[in-house]
Amino acid sequence: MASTVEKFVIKTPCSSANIGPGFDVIGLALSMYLELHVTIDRTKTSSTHPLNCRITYEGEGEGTDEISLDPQVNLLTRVALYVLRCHDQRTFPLETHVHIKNPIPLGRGLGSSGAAVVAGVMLGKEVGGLHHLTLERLFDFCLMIERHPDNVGAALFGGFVGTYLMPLAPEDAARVEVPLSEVLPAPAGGVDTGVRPPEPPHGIGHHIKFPWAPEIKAVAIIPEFEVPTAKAREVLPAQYPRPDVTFNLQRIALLPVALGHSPPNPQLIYLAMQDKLHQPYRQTLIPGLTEIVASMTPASQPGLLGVCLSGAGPTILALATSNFDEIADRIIARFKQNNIVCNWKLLEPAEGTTVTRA
Ligand SMILES: Nc1ncnc2c1ncn2[C@@H]1O[C@H](COP(=O)(O)OP(=O)(O)OP(=O)(O)O)[C@@H](O)[C@H]1O
Ligand SMILES: N[C@@H](CCO)C(=O)O
Repeated sequence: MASTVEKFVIKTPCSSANIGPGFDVIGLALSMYLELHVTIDRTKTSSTHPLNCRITYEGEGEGTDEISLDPQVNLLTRVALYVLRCHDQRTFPLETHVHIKNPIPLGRGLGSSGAAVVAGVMLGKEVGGLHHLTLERLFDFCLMIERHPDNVGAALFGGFVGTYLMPLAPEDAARVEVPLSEVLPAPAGGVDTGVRPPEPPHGIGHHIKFPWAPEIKAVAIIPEFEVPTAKAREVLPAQYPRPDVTFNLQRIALLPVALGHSPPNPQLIYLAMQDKLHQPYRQTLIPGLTEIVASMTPASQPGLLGVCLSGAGPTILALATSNFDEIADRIIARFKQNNIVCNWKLLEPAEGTTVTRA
């Protein structure tokens, strides 16, 4: 007989996008995890909680406006609800408790929103019993919400990935252009119109896994201030000089090969991690960024392979094989010259999202 209380844990890694030249293409899943501890108590016949869902939370942003405990507002549960409503399920099952443990700092360039979107899509699948949804199909749902595929691709599939979007048929293009408020029904204030949200077209995005040399670790230097991704995208130009585009194309062709080769070649990796498409423009939001990237080289720092902005920033990602403390201390000291306080973490490539049943 099926148990009346169902328990499972969804575990999703944080991620670093771009790794220098791979703007909106490359993602790396890293070993810091968002966890959802989910309990569905089917003995309950009614719930006092909106949408039959109670949220509790511990970790980054706890108690702040950034993390709502209302399932109609919280990013994670709204994403799960989007998946459910595309499958004609209007609420969570009676009665769902989602306990969120989140060590991923918010708005720092470590893919907190990507992890929340991926975990939310997986939550929708699991509570809805939607076993036919493959990881590839879940990726489509993620891409309706987070429009660049690099963070969500890494958080869903794990490892070091290249992601790409397919050209869409005109009717599908119209479907992915719908306002996000329609995709993620706004905090209801109650009225459920019963309207199905627009379903994602099939096969919007794809990914390919690249090898990763086992010697390479990631040092994440995390400033204490936030840079919302939307703001960090607003500072980018609409058009680029051709030499800058060529510069990035030359480096992106090297990057996956250089980072997969063992033993790593520091000079090649350092070269392959240079960027002209996003980091120079984001300097205005992240004081000291250009000097840090320019000053930290394998020649001046043993063990270092390369340095880049992590995602939209402000975190700096240093790839290295040794001397992790020394590398972190040097970058923290540079930030300190601009009165910016940081902490740091040593991370490793991680597997993708998992679901474990009790
Ligand atoms: N676990 C979570 N639960 C609910 N909302 C979350 C969670 N994690 C992140 N968010 C939302 O995502 C926002 C941060 O997203 P944003 O895209 O600006 O930064 P990021 O994803 O941390 O960085 P990047 O995209 O550069 O890697 C938070 O302010 C919060 O609203
Ligand atoms: N590729 C995205 C990642 C955001 O995390 C950007 O750099 O804006």
